[in-house]
Amino acid sequence: MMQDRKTLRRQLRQQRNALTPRQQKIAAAQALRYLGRQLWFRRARHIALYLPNDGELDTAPIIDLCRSQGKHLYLPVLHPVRHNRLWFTPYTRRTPMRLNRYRIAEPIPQGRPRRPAFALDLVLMPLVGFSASGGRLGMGGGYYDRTFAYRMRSKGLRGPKLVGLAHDFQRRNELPLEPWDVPLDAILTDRCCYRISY
Ligand SMILES: Nc1nc2c(c(=O)[nH]1)N(C=O)[C@@H](CNc1ccc(C(=O)N[C@@H](CCC(=O)O)C(=O)O)cc1)CN2
Ligand SMILES: Nc1ncnc2c1ncn2[C@@H]1O[C@H](COP(=O)(O)OP(=O)(O)OP(=O)(O)O)[C@@H](O)[C@H]1O
Repeated sequence: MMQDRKTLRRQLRQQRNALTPRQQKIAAAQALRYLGRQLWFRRARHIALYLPNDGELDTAPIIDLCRSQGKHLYLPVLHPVRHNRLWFTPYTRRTPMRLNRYRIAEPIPQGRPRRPAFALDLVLMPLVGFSASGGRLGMGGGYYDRTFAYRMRSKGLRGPKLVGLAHDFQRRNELPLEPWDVPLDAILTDRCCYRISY
């Protein structure tokens, strides 16, 4: 089972890393079109997203759109104390940044207001693989799973809508899922928006 996840991760990561800058640009522009149509996006005021790494779907056009609409953006920051958890820190044009241990840029959190995960409206999550039924396979750090683990205890708990953001080819009919994998509410790709009905 774990070997399955490892092999699948390697395959999907290779595939997305092979995309050309032009293909990435087209995919990001397509995903933006679908995103702009979603009511949950239009309503969201506090939105967490990510800065692309390892061939992930580029969020730059989404960042531009959100800023032009006055939405508040947040980025994940590796929690300095609580093992393998994320903080969400405001992200503006002026936010000082540094590289984290994975060499992904993140805000320097010192003295800045953080927003607890449950007080966000929408979280656009990076992923390595997904299923149309809301399954998510990540990079393997368990960061998002731990941060949103409260969702497993009670589906009714208030909290942000969790939406995976990915290239459509990252979809698999079957994913080797584990009990701690937090299910997504929707997945948005360059081809469509998969909405999950539980
Ligand atoms: N863009 C982006 N930001 C993100 C995530 C993500 O998946 N994408 N994360 C989502 O959780 C968190 C960081 N998690 C990550 C986990 C592993 C690797 C990674 O590249 N692992 C290497 C091994 C690196 C090492 O340990 O030295 C690898 O697997 O090749 C990157 C990010 C927070 N920020
Ligand atoms: N809620 C949790 N509590 C404790 N440990 C967890 C939890 N969720 C995940 N883990 C641990 O984290 C490790 C990585 O999990 P997994 O492979 O599902 O990460 P991932 O979803 O691919 O990564 P990410 O969420 O960072 O993108 C696993 O070994 C698992 O035991």
